[in-house]
Amino acid sequence: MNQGGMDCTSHYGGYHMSGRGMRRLTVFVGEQSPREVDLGQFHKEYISFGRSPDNDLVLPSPNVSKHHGFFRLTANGVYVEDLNSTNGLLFNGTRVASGLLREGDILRIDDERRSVTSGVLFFFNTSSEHHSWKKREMGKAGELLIGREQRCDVVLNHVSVSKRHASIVREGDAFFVVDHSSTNGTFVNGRRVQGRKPLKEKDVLRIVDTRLIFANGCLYYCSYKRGLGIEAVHLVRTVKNKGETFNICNDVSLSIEPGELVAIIGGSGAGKTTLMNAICGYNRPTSGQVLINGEELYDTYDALKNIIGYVPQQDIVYDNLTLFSMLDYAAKLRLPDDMSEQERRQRVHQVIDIVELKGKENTMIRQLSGGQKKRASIAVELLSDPTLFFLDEPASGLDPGTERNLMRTLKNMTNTGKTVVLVTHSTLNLQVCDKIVFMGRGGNLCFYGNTREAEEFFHVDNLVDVYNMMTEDPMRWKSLYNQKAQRERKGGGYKEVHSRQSYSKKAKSKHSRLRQTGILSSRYLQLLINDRQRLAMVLLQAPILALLISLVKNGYQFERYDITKSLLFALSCSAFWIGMLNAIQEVCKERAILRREYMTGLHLGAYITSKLLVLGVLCLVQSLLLIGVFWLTVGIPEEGLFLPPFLEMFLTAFLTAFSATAMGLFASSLFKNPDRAMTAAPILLMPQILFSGLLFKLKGVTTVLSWFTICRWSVEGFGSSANLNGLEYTVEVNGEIQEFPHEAEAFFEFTKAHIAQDWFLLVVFVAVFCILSGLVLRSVKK
Ligand SMILES: Nc1ncnc2c1ncn2[C@@H]1O[C@H](COP(=O)(O)OP(=O)(O)OP(=O)(O)O)[C@@H](O)[C@H]1O
Repeated sequence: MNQGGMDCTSHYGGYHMSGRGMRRLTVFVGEQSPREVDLGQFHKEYISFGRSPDNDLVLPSPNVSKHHGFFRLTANGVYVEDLNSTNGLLFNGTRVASGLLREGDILRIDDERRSVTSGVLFFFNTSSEHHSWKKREMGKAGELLIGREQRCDVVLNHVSVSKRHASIVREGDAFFVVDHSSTNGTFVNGRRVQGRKPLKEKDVLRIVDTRLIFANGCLYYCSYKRGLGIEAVHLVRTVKNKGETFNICNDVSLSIEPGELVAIIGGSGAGKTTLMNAICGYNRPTSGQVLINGEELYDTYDALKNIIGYVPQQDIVYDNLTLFSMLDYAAKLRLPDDMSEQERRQRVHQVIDIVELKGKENTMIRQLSGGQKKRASIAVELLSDPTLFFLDEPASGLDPGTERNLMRTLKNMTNTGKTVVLVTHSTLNLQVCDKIVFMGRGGNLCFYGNTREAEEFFHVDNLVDVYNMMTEDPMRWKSLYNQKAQRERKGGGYKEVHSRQSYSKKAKSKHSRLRQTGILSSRYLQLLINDRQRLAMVLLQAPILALLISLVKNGYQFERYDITKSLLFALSCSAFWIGMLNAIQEVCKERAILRREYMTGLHLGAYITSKLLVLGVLCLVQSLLLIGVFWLTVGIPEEGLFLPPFLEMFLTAFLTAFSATAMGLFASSLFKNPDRAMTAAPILLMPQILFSGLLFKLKGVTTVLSWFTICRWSVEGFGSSANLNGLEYTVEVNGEIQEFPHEAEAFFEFTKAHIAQDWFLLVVFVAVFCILSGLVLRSVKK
């Protein structure tokens, strides 16, 4: 065999290689039914394939050369090499000369431009569990329906699959795949199907956890019931701090087998979370690749997100909901739209059972213990039945008993086919893990293997001792580990030649925005109502402020210019303040939840609209109370411009509070923490006082600044309703009130057009701040 094309220089760093277990190929040749081939059955290192009968794997297809190539079985994995064949080996449409096969890889021997019936397709898997391919023939049927519903032709039993998810449709000799507006999408060769797409021979489809291959008018499909494998290849994450650039994840490569429980441990600040975030799709590394069963995670995220669960360090549950409502809302947001209420409730009860919180369904989350709260966060992520599950410090703050139970629960999950990766500080229960990753300062991988191997490697009886050893000299351990890994590697060293499949990144979950807005609004309303103390305070603010204003009236309000103007300015500032306080902490306090939900398909538009709707209702009630009490204690003008005066004043107050709420939402989306957001409140209030044109005469730049203050337009609105220009201006001279003429100010024109313009500008503020919030929140993932 010609091995001249191999590059024998090491390319893989020191990481545990996959492929020591099963090495299985599903081979689709021409019009034949697919064949399962266990490469181990040949009991040899080189397994040749080609058209000629003297090959180990005979592929009777005109597209295949007589001696096309070979597979090489090594301790590191299975390599494939092309023997200068005519049609070569195609990996995702790119011709490759050789390469290491990874779980889930698909190779073709085909026409380079289009797949043909006589082509060959290899599907590679290393799972010890037999991947049984099921087959469904089109036959004479014009349509094959795929979905969760039992009466579909192809039934996919996963909660994230829609009831009627997609169809394969025949029209004459042509075949099409039609996506029935499924929530989580149908992907063909990595691209999300929008409506309908022609199907070619041996096209590869993905629906949630199932791969489907369309060949010879038949659909072959197989679900990942044994979990997913993860390959981290040369991951580097670089950050800048005080002008200096440094690595917080320093060239980490490792391979996690499907169905393993893996713990990432190491000292504080060693880069555990950074590594976890990189391999779970949360933070794209600066360089390197993350492959999930052979597919590039970041390019495929939209197709994979429903089978990836991630529990971050912060809890992703709301304190003011009961456990059941929290999970029910999360299920509504994450599971397919067509799921019946009964199915959804059943799923919620199932996950409550899994995390052992039965009996706590009606308990408020705030009343759960730390460990129970963590379990509630885990339950949220389990709703969509993820095959790959990541947890960042799930055991922090738990007592040893609870921690052990939690680890046992996680181990049980791997027994049901999930791959679980967790970050932990504790070494108490590491023996239940299949592998441990030791991270050393600077984001260095110092060891990867099982606990026994770790004790041998570090020469310790207790892994706690390793923490100090690694703190002292992480680079030494990194280098020793790399040497060890290099010694263990035999042969191999092929170049990484895979050009990974490029997926459409823009495809979003198809949960309808309207439906999401409804669910989010209902959840937000319930959260507000459940926090009775805060709600009472928020509702009391308005009448209290109106009462305080009434203390400074002098009996000439709505008769004399000066006092009326001051009272209306105080009213405007009160409405602004109430609206601003409604919103300024509302986004940042739930940032962790928002971030997670955004990654699972939440539309930011729906999120912002839900906040506006609920806070809008709150502003309505508050404005009613503010103007109501103001009317009772201070009074209102005798007549309005074109509405009854009360209604006009109420509308101006509402629009002021509402635009301040929108401004508050924007400010809240800028900050990561509610306390910091509060510090911005005075900075937002002061310009309203300074530049509204009421206290100070504006000129030059301050005139321009006043255009951007909500209170300017608000006071103009109130002033127009009160016809300020028509009121007398008085000054007290030697104890006597004297009247002075005053120029009519353009601010307070008593015209319908003027007040309409003020209201319109307040609405513009709402729109602008919503758009700005949306733009800022797009970076919530970072
Ligand atoms: N965006 C960032 N900018 C600058 N430094 C960062 C950034 N993110 C993380 N770091 C730094 O990188 C290092 C690794 O952080 P990481 O959170 O991954 O550590 P960790 O091992 O999970 O720590 P802990 O156990 O304390 O949670 C820390 O020193 C942290 O301060």
